Amino acid sequence: MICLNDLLESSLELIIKDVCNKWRATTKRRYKPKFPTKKSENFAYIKEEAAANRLPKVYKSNLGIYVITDYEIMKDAFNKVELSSRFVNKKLVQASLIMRAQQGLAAVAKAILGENCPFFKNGDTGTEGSEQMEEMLSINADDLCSAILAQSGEGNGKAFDPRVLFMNATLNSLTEVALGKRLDINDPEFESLADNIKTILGNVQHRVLTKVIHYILPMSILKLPFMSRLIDWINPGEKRFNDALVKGLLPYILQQIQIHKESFMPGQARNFIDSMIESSQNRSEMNFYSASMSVVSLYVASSDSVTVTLCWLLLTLSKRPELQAIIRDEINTSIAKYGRIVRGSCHQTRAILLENQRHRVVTDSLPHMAKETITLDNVTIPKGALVLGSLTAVMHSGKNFKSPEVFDHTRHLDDNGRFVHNPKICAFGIGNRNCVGLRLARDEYFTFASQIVRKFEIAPGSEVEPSPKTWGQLLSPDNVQLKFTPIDC
Ligand code: HEM
Repeated sequence: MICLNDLLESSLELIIKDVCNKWRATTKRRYKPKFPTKKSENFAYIKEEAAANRLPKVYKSNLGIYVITDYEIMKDAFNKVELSSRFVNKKLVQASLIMRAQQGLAAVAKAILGENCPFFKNGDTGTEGSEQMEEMLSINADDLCSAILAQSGEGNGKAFDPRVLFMNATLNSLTEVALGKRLDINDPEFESLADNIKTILGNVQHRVLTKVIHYILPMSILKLPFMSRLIDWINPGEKRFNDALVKGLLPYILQQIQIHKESFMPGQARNFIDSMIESSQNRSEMNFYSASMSVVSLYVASSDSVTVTLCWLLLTLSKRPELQAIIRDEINTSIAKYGRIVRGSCHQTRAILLENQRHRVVTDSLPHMAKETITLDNVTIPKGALVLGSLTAVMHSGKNFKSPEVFDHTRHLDDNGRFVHNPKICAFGIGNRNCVGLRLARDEYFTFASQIVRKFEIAPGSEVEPSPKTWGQLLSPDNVQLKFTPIDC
């Protein structure tokens, strides 16, 4: 027979459980994770939430964008065809065609390439082998070190912000990969190229605003002949962006394509432009606009990302001379043994460089668009929605990394001191749309960093701690001042 006491106890237990569940459900509902659009705020917020394991694996942010914070889900999601597109829809494509027609780019392309060029007929709608790449990067790293020496008053320890020098060096690497030519940084051709890229990078956010205007306004208004000029007037940064792109960069790249066409040999692509000429023969989507814009995207995506990554690394090293000594020792041993720096033999250096990419996440994924309605971790993402992968959340998750806020390169070394790559360090993104410049970026970052540390002692140039600031899409340090003292090597 059940005694009354037992009955009371079990009912009480049920009531308490019920109240607890309701309370849990309410507090869960009340916790609404954000996804701040400013990269500096985003980094601070997501880093803290991820370290405390508070973020849901997938959530809809305050701006309506879906955010993935879990590595396994992101890997699975970004390998799906449904999530492998960028944010384009028919209306944006149409609006962009109208604006281009108003800017007269087709006439410029026709004059440069000629009407019979496949790039032109296709309408408007590879790099060299690894040894050459290594040699090219090594020459660029030497030039970069000479520029650092000159800028620091030939070894007088003058503090300065090295970002312009890093940017010039990365632009030069890309010029070799894409256009197959080497430019002196004092050459007016290089100066004009660099000025145009910097103007574009400095006004990217205005281009995004124009896209939003295109998205909101009806097509009948966008078609008005003065619309392009009106948008420039409302949003002057768009005009700066466009002038650098349409009057500066695109005609320059089209001229380079024309020069390449004259000496092009089928099946023997010498650089990126040659590969595009090759594919324009049988791929109709390879037209003068997509070809020249591909080169522009490479310039835009490559220059500031490597620059900012290098900058964060040198800032950390400036306060950790013992890490500089480890890198120097390993690089000099490699040179003594192999006659050159062999990346595979530099375990600690690679671990330090990778830890920098984890510790200071310079960017999250770019927006991916759901081409179909899709369900991730019980969250339904409707067709057409934007999905972002928070690389910050993955790389600062308390579940993935012990004490994620601490810079500790030894987490990437095994018991024998050998470098072990952890796939959860995904600074270049994951899946079908990950970074196309990964190899160049990784080699460039390693070559530039190792040569600089080998040739200079790096110290902080000011008492002021640089603060993380939003720079376009990236998280960049503000007020960088570093001192470089040359070392005899
Ligand atoms: C340390 C340097 C770099 C970092 C951290 C980085 C990171 C990234 C990330 C996170 C993405 C987005 C992936 C996604 O949306 O899922 C991306 C895309 C891209 N990156 Fe990089 N990147 C770097 C250097 C470069 C370089 C040197 C190049 C060019 C040679 C480059 C070209 C691109 C391009 C063109 C895309 C867009 C790819 C697409 O839409 O499919 N990046 N990068």
